[in-house]
Amino acid sequence: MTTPATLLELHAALAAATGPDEAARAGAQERNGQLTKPPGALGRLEDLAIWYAAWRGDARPAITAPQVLIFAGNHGVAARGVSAFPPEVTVQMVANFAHGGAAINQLSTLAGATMSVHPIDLETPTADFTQGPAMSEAEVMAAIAVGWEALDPASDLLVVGEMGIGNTTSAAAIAHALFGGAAEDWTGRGTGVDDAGLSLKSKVVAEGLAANPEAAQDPLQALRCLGGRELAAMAGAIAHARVRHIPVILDGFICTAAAAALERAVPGALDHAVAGHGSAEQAHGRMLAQLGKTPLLQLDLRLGEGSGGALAIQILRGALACHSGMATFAEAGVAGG
Ligand SMILES: Cc1cc2ncn([C@H]3O[C@H](COP(=O)(O)O)[C@@H](O)[C@H]3O)c2cc1C
Ligand SMILES: O=C(O)c1cccnc1
Repeated sequence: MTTPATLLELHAALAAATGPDEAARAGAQERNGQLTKPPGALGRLEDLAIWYAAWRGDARPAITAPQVLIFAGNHGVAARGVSAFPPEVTVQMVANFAHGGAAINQLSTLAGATMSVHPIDLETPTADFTQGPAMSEAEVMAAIAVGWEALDPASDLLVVGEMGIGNTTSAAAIAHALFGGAAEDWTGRGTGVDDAGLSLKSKVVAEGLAANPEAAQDPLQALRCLGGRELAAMAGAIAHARVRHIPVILDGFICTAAAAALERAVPGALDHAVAGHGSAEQAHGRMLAQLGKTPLLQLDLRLGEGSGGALAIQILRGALACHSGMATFAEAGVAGG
């Protein structure tokens, strides 16, 4: 599958992507029913293992090659004063990722995941979306291609994360375009803006929608008009993973907003993805509810970088360790199965 060159091609790739392997799902369900535990006693871990088995086409799978991809971008809208931090923090944090000093470095290492960082045209921020589209079609496709091509087809689990000062404003605007309601419903404090900052942010989100009417009509246009390069790259990696049956653990508010554009464009596009955690960013819960996803962890994280997604790799590993490693009642000679 070649990298999509237009948003129409991306849409077509998602529409043509095949679903999970139903024979593997049935095999995993049957195995789950024979394991030495009361039925259902491992709760959501059982559902997780069966979901993963179906997507991998293997009734008794293991995670051996998890991949964490971090994308960074700069945002024209940051000049409106919507973040508690200045835009130069984006490039500084990219250097921190490279030196192993960020939270996501520690969590990726702990999860045994390969991690790579992809800064995208940091010297060229997107256009301020309150004045018109943040990106041209060529720009958004270039960013989507970075994400699409960063996916290792040999990986068996994907977590995507981001760095981009101002990007909770971009994510809020995308969520507002995708799900309607009021700008305030989707706007939160990000890095920690005060009350005046929060009301300015809501106003900027509303202006973004007013300046980009096509965003409310077409979910992939919402990604182009209101997104940032790192959000587009996350969407590209998640879409490619969908085509290749590589399961995804979503991170927080920003990651979920980028992913949500895919699901709204092609229902089922996120069937290969679970929500890693529920962010403290106020609208994340509302967005996950719209997507029908219940987070695995609820730790009040509000960092991004893929941190909550990487942490949740351990939960999925736990689910698969039990599913694939446990003895059946017959094997163990335990009565009652
Ligand atoms: C030092 C630092 C490290 C971060 N790591 C992730 N973010 C997070 O904060 C930013 C979004 O918040 P806002 O929209 O308010 O700018 C993103 O870069 C996100 O990844 C960070 C922010 C800072 C300051
Ligand atoms: O949930 C997130 O992704 C998030 C929330 C606040 C700031 N940065 C990221």
